Formats: sequence, structure tokens, C-alpha cells
Amino acid sequence: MSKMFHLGFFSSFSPPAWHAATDRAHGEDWWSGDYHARLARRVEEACFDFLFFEDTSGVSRTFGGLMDTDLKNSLSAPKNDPVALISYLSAVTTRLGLISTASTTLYPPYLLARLYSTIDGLSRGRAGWNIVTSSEEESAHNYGYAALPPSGERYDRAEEFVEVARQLWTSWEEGAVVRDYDRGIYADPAKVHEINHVGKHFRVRGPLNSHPSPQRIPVLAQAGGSPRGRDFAAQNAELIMATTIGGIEAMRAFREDIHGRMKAFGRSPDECRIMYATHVHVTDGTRDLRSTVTDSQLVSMLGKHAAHIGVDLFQYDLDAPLPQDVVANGTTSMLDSIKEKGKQGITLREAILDVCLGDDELGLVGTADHIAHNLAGAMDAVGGDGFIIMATQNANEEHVSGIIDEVVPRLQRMGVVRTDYSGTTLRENLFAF
Ligand SMILES: Cc1cc2nc3c(=O)[nH]c(=O)nc-3n(C[C@H](O)[C@H](O)[C@H](O)COP(=O)(O)O)c2cc1C
Repeated sequence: MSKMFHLGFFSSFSPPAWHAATDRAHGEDWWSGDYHARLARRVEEACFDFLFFEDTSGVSRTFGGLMDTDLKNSLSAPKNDPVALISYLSAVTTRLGLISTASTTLYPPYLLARLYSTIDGLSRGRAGWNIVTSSEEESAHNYGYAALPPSGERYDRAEEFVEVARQLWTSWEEGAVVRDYDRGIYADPAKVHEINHVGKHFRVRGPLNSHPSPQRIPVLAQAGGSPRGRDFAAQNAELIMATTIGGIEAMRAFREDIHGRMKAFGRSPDECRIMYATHVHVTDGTRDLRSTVTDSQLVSMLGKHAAHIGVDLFQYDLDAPLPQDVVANGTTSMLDSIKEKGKQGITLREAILDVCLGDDELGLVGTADHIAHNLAGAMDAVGGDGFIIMATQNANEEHVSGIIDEVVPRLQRMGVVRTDYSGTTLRENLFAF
């Protein structure tokens, strides 16, 4: 029998497929959190380990220096703060892990450590932090930077940041909270410590002033694809979010590469789960998905990627391969994969469709039976540890229902994904198998 694997669900605190006829009504007040509360409950009923929220922090001017394309197509804006959202979602769910993104380039470490400690308390141990260094120029301009620091500098800061945050989260020793009514002591001062960190980027005295949370340290997630990003993840992450680009061979190679790097940092591969973000599209098996993509959906797909990469992709011919000399300071690994496809003669249009609809290298477009079979087969071939199902781009109720009501029950019947939550914390569930 196949090994069990984990499931996460990928989302964004932004308008759900607002142009899909089925979603217009409830998409209107997505900012109230109601849409995502419904989604969270459904994902929890299906026993996903977690719901994950990506984030960026500015209105993109990648397109000709103007905000127009971004705003008209709701590419990177509007997007509300997912850290606030998971705080709300912790009150409407009981078992689901809740992971939100926050940037080490934009936050100060004390603020972030206190915030996640608080949410871990509110959710009773279900919080996770996706550590990003931010790859958009616009975000940097909103936080006092004249320009986005180069990738290497951002990772230098991230390393110091995570070290400081860890020290803050452990600045209260186990047993520091005494709550001794007779002696009138809430916390034992001998067990609460200053951290006195003085480094290149941060000066933090500590200790943290929040109550130690159930997990103490939220689950640390990361998704760096560059060599530096992989090292950072191998050193720090308990959950690495990778892509399925390149199919089984590339997924297996990524896993081996991360495990090798973890060992070099003195960690066991068992200390981290590697999960692959992928699109899944349930169809009746006859529909050619590509032919159903409308022009406005294509603009949305292209624009979202352009904003992440930091290059105005609209300036290039959609029906030719992307030129090899395009460079980005944003998500370099995403650009590299489009250029790699370009080398094989794949046009920019097809490359973006590949990325957004799923290359279908894994066979994840088709009937629910076909998809469930191929998800399980891919995990068998790769060796673990699961998938993060993406429904950000153009996800609508029909799409979500196809995944949750059709694919997941099949996987459960096959015995390859969980049918209940064995642990109470996100960490317990992620490391249960
Ligand atoms: C599944 C997944 C989720 C990601 N989520 C975010 C995100 O929320 N915000 C962000 O700025 N970058 C996000 N990224 C990008 C990576 O975190 C990383 O910053 C990017 O790959 C650039 O780093 P690199 O040059 O090391 O690849 C995500 C990447 C993947 C694969």
C-alpha cells in the first residue's frame, strides 16, 4: 500500500475569481473574511493539514510603470493582510492548520514574533509562518527602502531575523508560567530571559512579552527556490513549499537536494516536510481546459506572474518564446522556468498556461478518478511528503468543489490521506506520518 501524504490548500486574501459567474455574489464582500471562513470550514471538513495564504505588500507598477494593469485586473491588489485573516479563521475552525506569509524584509522581528505567538495562542497551536524575503520592488517602497535590496542581502537579513525570532519565542523557559496563587506569582522571573541581540540588522533586548503559545514556535514554512533560498529553507524550515514544475524527476531531485542540504546543516530529513504546490482541475474528461481560458483570465495569469517576477511580461510577444536575456530581481526561479521552456521553443502563452493550469506532466487535469490516481502515483514516485492544492488563480466554487468533494474522498478511500486529525497542533499533524 502507498505511503500516506499530507494535503494543504493554497489561497490568498484577495477577491475570489470575481469574474466567474458562479462567484460574483459572494465575491463582493470577500474582505469581510466570510468567503475565506467558508473555504476554511470546507477545507477542514476534508481534513487538509492546513490552509495557506500567500502575500505581497504593494500595488504593482511592473506594467509600464503604472498601476493601471494591476488594479484593473486585481492582480496583486486588492489584497488584505492574511496574518489578520488567520487570526479570524482560528475562531471559526478547530483543527485546521493556518499558515500565513510575512516578510523578513518588511517586518521587525519583535513585532512578528509577538504577533505569531498571539495567533498560535488564539488558534490553540495551529499557526504557521511562511517566511518570505519579498521579491517586489513596490513592497520595499512602502517600508522605507529606496529600492528592493538584492536577493543575497535579503537572505542575510532573513537569517538574522529568524535567529532573533527563535530566541524571542524561547525567551520564556518551560515552566516560566507558575500561576501560584498562594505566593502571588504569575511568572517566575528567573525563567524569563532578555536576549540582548545586537546584530547587523537588528537590536532586540527581549524577552517577548506575550504568553508562551501552545507550539511556542509557529510551524516555520519556506519556499525559496534559488540555491541560497534552498540553503535557508534547509537550515530553518519544517515545511518547504516547492513546485511541480519539471514533473516527477524535478520533484525528486528537489527533495534529494534539500535532504542533502539539511544533512550538511546537521538536520535529519525527517525534521522537514516537503510539499509540492500544484493546480488540479477536475473536468468531465473531455473538455480541453486550455481552450476554455478567456482573454481576461490569461491577462490575470500573466500579470500575477509578471508581478512576482518583477518584469513587465506584457511587453513580449505572447506567441514566441520569452527572450533568454530577461533578468529579474523578483522570483528568479519562476523566471528561470519560463526561460527554460523558451529554450525548448515553448511560447510565453503556453508557458504561462503550463504553470497556471498545471503542466499536466503529473496528469492533474481530468476526472476525479484520474487525478486521485495520479496524485497518489506521483507521491509514490517522489517519496513524499504531500501536495498544496492551488486554487488562487480563477478558482471558483465549482473548482473548489471538484477538489474537496470529488478528489479528496477518493484519496481517502485509497488510504493515502488523512480522514481525521490525529493531533491538536499543526506541528503534530504535519509530523504524524
Ligand atoms: C508555493 C509557493 C508559495 C510562495 N508564496 C510566496 C508569498 O506568499 N509571497 C512571496 O513574496 N513569495 C512567495 N513565494 C516565492 C518564494 O517564497 C521565494 O521568495 C521566491 O521563490 C524567490 O526566492 P528564490 O529566488 O530563492 O526562489 C512562494 C513560492 C512558492 C513555490
